[in-house]
Amino acid sequence: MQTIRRLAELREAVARFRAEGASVALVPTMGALHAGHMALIEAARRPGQRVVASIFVNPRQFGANEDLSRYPRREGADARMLAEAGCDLLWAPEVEEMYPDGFATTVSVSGVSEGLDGAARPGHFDGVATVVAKLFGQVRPDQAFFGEKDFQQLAVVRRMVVDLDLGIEVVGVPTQRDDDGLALSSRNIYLDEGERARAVALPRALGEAARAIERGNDPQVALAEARTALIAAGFDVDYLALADAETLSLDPDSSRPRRLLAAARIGSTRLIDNLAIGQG
Ligand SMILES: Nc1ncnc2c1ncn2[C@@H]1O[C@H](COP(=O)(O)OP(=O)(O)OP(=O)(O)O)[C@@H](O)[C@H]1O
Ligand SMILES: CC(C)(CO)[C@@H](O)C(=O)[O-]
Ligand code: BAL
Repeated sequence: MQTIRRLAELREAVARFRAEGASVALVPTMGALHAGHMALIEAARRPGQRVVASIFVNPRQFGANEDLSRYPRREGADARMLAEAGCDLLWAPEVEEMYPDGFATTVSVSGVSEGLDGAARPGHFDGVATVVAKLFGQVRPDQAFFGEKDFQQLAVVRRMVVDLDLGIEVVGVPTQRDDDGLALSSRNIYLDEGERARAVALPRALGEAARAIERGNDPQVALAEARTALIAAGFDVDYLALADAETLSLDPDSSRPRRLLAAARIGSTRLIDNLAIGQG
């Protein structure tokens, strides 16, 4: 598996894939890879398709007080994992290659970006949409793979692709979890032993609330109980909400697919998770 850092070389490599008659899949990441990312690579591997993974810790999606400087970076181990998983090419540009002097464009998706993580992390989804639009322009994939763990991000990318007529098939991959149910995340390495043990309260609280809502219980009561369980486990809750699974409207129609979403902090670590309600 080749690692490429220059856009001109990326374009040549993708052109070679196309010349072979292959279709191209893109798996965007910020590195510090784990089994969740590998599930994306696995989903992207299809006969006649070449898989490009990107690793880029995108400064534009981090707020001023967020963890950009301490975000884990371990490209050597990542490259080995990608090669073993059958990835064909790693696109790992430096910040200057992605955002050269004079860069002046922001892609902003309204509506679906605005609540939940969009409200908790102002500007975050502008940064995500901008870099994903660039990655799409650089690689020009047929398909792009994103995890459901970042459910709002997936919805934002889907909206952008439709609105800008990008003609890329966006594929959502189910959240991969540890044995106790905690969603795999690069940020889990920030958790100390005690925090890691208490973090399981997040998927448990979501699971209990989801089941209660599916049984027909009042969602507001189910959400309040989940919040109480999270606080008892030592979490500070950023949000805990029931939303429309496509628009992320917080006033969802129960005849449409719905999603339960949460973000909560334990110690200095912010975790997110979400679950489908019924057919959502
Ligand atoms: N547990 C998981 N299951 C499925 N997909 C995942 C999982 N974790 C991350 N992904 C997906 O991998 C892609 C790259 O995510 P990223 O590199 O930010 O990893 P991450 O573990 O989500 O890190 P972070 O701690 O920053 O949230 C995204 O599409 C994300 O949704
Ligand atoms: C999609 C993404 C790679 C854009 O930087 C990032 O938000 C992520 O890793 O989920
Ligand atoms: N996994 C989404 C990237 C971020 O939190 O910035």
